[in-house]
Order: sequence, then structure tokens, then C-alpha cells
Amino acid sequence: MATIDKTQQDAEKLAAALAAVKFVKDGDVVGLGTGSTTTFAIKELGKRVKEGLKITAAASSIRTEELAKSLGIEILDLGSLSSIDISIDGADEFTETLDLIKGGGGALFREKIIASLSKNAIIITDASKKVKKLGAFTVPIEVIPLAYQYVFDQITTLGGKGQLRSVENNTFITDNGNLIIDADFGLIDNPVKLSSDLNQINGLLAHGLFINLTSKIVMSEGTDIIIFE
Ligand SMILES: O=C(CO)[C@H](O)[C@H](O)COP(=O)(O)O
Repeated sequence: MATIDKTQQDAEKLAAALAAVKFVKDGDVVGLGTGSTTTFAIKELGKRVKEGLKITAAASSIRTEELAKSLGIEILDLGSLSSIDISIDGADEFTETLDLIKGGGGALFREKIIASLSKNAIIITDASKKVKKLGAFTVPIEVIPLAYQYVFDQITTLGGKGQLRSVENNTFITDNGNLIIDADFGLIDNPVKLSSDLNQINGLLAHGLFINLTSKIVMSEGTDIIIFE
């Protein structure tokens, strides 16, 4: 992972967000991700809505929903949608082949539903998130509480080292009332296989490997915008 300072990283996040928002058209149903990069995009969409852009949106988290509503963006019930025209979300790591690790903010389940529904799933990112192989960032795994120990043990069987996520000494609880296990699998040689192995575990609601769920990645690096698709 490249090292850059926070000011530059924020400038890149903003530039990627502004570039992605240009793809949004009047009438679109827009999927909104979660996180600091996506926040730049939501704020820009809010500005455009005030200028007359007509969109509706689905949110991947309570905090995204609150932000979008506060900016005048109409929010639809995600569970009632059969498709989303375009989504904009961030990532914790990505490869040039459009494989991602997501869920650093704990919103992976709803983000995965939004990506699955999206005709055009756009990921926005600064250059620090680009990797040759996924896995330096641990894989977030959302687990239904009563299946916690079972899922934890299955992750160990797959070679992962799990850690229950906590924030300031409190167990992290997702918007869906579940727990997150952050699982270290080392650098992942075969993300497709690991994703499919994780999908077999009963009680595991969602994992942060996003495979074949991305249409394009808009990456900002310095003053350049680079698109992977
Ligand atoms: O997957 C996510 C939240 O669940 C975020 O998109 C990911 O963590 C990146 O966040 P940020 O833009 O703050 O770096």
C-alpha cells in the first residue's frame, strides 16, 4: 500500500468523488455507500440536488441515510428495490482486477446488497487503497450473534485469525444488530475461492470480499483520475 499524508489522501478522495458524481443522471436511483470517501460524494450529490438534479437514493447505513436526508436527498426503502441505476461507494483495498475488501466501516452487508442491485457499481478511492494482492486489510465478516463461536471456529478452519471488532472497548454492533469478526487470512492468493468458502458458513451474514460486484473503480492519484474497468 502506498503511503501518502492525510491532506493529500482527502484531496484524492474528494477528486474521485467529484469524478464519480458526474456519472449520475436525472431520474437515477442512486445507491449510497458508507465511509469518508463516500461522504464527499454524498455532499456533492446534495449540492447537485439543490441545483435541480432529480434523483432518489438507497442508503447502505443509518449514518449515510441521515446525511443524505439532511442534504435533501430522498431516501427509498432498500428492501423494496429490484434495481439501482448507479451506486457510489468506497473500499478498503482493491486490485486492478476489481476485487475489493470492504466493510472497514461495518456497513458491508447493506453495501453488498446495493452493489448486487446496481447496474453501474462505482467504487471511489484514493491511491493508497490499491494493492497487488488483497489481505493486508483484514476481511470484515458480519455474523449473527448466536452463531458467533461457530463462525469464528469455521474462519479458523479456513486459516483465518479472527478478532471480534470493538470500538473504544465496546463490542461493535452493526446497523443490523450483528457482530463483526475481522479475519486475517494473510495475503489472499485466491479471493474467489475464499469468498466462496466463506459463503458456505451458516450464520455468516456477509463478508467483505467483493468479487464481480464492481463496474468501475475511479481512483484519484495526485492530480490524475484513473479508471479501472
Ligand atoms: O466499506 C466501507 C464501509 O463499510 C467503506 O467504503 C470503506 O471502509 C472505506 O472507507 P473510507 O472511504 O472511509 O476509507
